[in-house]
Amino acid sequence: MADTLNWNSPWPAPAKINLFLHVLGRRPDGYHLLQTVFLFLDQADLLHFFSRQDSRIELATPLPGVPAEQDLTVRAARALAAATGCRQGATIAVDKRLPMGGGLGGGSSDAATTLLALNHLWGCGLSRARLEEIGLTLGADVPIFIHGHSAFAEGVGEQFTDVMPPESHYLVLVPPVAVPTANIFRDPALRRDTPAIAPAAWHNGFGGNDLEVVACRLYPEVARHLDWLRQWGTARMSGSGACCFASFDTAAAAQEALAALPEDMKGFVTRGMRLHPLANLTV
Ligand SMILES: C[C@@](CO)(OP(=O)(O)O)[C@H](O)COP(=O)(O)OP(=O)(O)OC[C@H]1O[C@@H](n2ccc(N)nc2=O)[C@H](O)[C@@H]1O
Ligand SMILES: Nc1ncnc2c1ncn2[C@@H]1O[C@H](COP(=O)(O)OP(=O)(O)O)[C@@H](O)[C@H]1O
Repeated sequence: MADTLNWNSPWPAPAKINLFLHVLGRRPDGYHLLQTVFLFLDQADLLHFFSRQDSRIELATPLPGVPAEQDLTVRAARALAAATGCRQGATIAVDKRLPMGGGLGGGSSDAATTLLALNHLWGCGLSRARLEEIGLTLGADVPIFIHGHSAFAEGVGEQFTDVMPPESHYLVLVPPVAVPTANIFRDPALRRDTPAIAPAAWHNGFGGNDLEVVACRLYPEVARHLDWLRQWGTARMSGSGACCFASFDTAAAAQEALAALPEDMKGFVTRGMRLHPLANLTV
């Protein structure tokens, strides 16, 4: 289906979760060296691209608190135009369904889908590898969404070894806080010395999330949501939070847990996906 996408199509930008996330060290530029496994979810923002007669990039759906020029879709479109010299324009509309500052990578995924879509629609012809390089200038989380397959990631999250996690059902809780990623990474109490493992040594259920301790202290709602989830098994925070998840063997079991959610908590049931919905798009 990916190759039938055109100017009239909705372009999906799925969420991700980090099945584990270890912080190994810090680079001189302040970015952290990580090991993590990314799994996509079947929850997604939907992006629309409209062609224009001029070469302007316009955003039809500005997000609360985010100036259009700062929106990751606009930044991605401009970065692609600058890298290719393409003079075509686009109006971008985002049907925002993923929580912002939730650790589900929504903004990064929007940026990746914009790069994939406009590269295709404008006929730029850049390779996925080149799009990943451009994506990395926008955010450490952008390249995985262009890579398109679940992967064990290293470096700052941009060096990939493909892995095959089970496509379990998940209950994802969305605490009522937006966590700025930089707040977690800059905390002096963050442990940055977890030993590396070989990608081949990873197995489902391995490790934990080194960012969780800091996020739980700064945002007690994250701790409260994790505590509630633990009654169903192992509960983890995704990325730098605030969202937390637990896995279930069946959709029915995940729905049963969702039905028991206290009134002051929000969540959704979703399925893990090893393949990004645009993984088969010809670039
Ligand atoms: C933590 C992760 C795990 O997947 O996910 P999220 O919680 O954002 O979804 C990512 O590494 C986040 O990637 P992303 O959200 O693209 O981060 P960026 O915009 O590049 O960086 C935001 C800030 O986080 C810090 N940062 C980010 C990534 C990294 N490997 N080391 C860092 O120290 C830097 O201070 C940077 O200024
Ligand atoms: N298209 C976008 N969608 C979401 N957030 C965006 C977007 N463009 C810019 N941002 C900014 O990026 C921040 C974090 O984005 P997001 O990727 O959703 O975080 P996280 O990966 O932690 O969920 C938001 O709080 C917002 O300020």
